[in-house]
Amino acid sequence: MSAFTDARAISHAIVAAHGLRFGAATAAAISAGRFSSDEPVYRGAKQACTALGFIAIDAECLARAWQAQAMRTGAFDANQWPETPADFGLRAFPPTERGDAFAPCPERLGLYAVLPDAQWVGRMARAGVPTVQLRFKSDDAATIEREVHAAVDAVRGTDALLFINDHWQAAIAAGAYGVHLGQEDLDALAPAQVQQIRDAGLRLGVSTHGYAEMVRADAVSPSYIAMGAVYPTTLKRMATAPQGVARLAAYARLLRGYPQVGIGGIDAMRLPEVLATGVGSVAVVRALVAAEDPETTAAQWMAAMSAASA
Ligand SMILES: Cc1ncc(COP(=O)(O)OP(=O)(O)O)c(N)n1
Ligand SMILES: Cc1ncsc1CCOP(=O)(O)O
Ligand SMILES: [Mg+2]
Repeated sequence: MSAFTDARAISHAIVAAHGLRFGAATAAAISAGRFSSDEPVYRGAKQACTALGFIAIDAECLARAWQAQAMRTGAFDANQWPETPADFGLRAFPPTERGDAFAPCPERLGLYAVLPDAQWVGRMARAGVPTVQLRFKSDDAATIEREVHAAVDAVRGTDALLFINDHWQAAIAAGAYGVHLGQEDLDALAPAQVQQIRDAGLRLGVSTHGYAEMVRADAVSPSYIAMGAVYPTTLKRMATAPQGVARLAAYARLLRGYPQVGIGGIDAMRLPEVLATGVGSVAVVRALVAAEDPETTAAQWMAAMSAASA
């Protein structure tokens, strides 16, 4: 029972149980920052999650989940890393059954090619890639509209599901399959604008980089949740350190019920360990766009993914 009431013992027990896979920081005196409760499980878990390298908002989120888990089960078990949605304050799972759920997409989106223009979108769609994204960066509305329409035209006659990154209004206007938004993109939208995407029947994918962002994403009941960057990537400046596969696996267990996408620095060597986390989709830019033969590479990745899910 002392382990249930002694924050220091709780912290040590969590680090001992999970330090190997998450990589415990060696400095014993890492500050956990502010505590929002005096509960020993919460305090011990916050200290432990900080020592395990989680950023402050995620350590807070996890600490509350550890506390909620202990309350729900009536015991503190250091081996039981929180993975029950209700312990994180998430609403009822599966999210597809909620009144505010976005239109559903396949649970396993498979190989997901994130592409810089409509020409690439057409090329990878014709190569049989099941999920493609137009990630076209421009500030010019007319250029964006033209490219988004071209991407929608480019997947016609293929089975590819086309997500449009960022440009949700153009995506609605062009009749794309879905939209992908990052946390900042989502924060910039008024609830009525999020509802506009929902009402138009487009699927919504949301980027996340840790537990707190998953809670934020879950609040809009998106069609899928992307998690990254799994590994270092040169393609995008990331505000958070690479998550690694141990965290990705923990995220995937929490978010069972959502289609899940891993992204960031994934290459052919790393693909098996990413798939082993249970995510149903792997999103890549350079692995395809910089490949010597993108069509052959796509075919190899799709075969590897089919074999892994068989
Ligand atoms: C599948 C997928 N996951 C993550 C991202 C990144 O989106 P975001 O954080 O909005 O960053 P930008 O791509 O807009 O720079 C993505 N595009 N696709
Ligand atoms: C857009 C984006 N969002 C998170 S990582 C990333 C880039 C992924 O590119 P790559 O697969 O080349 O590392
Ligand atoms: Mg974005």
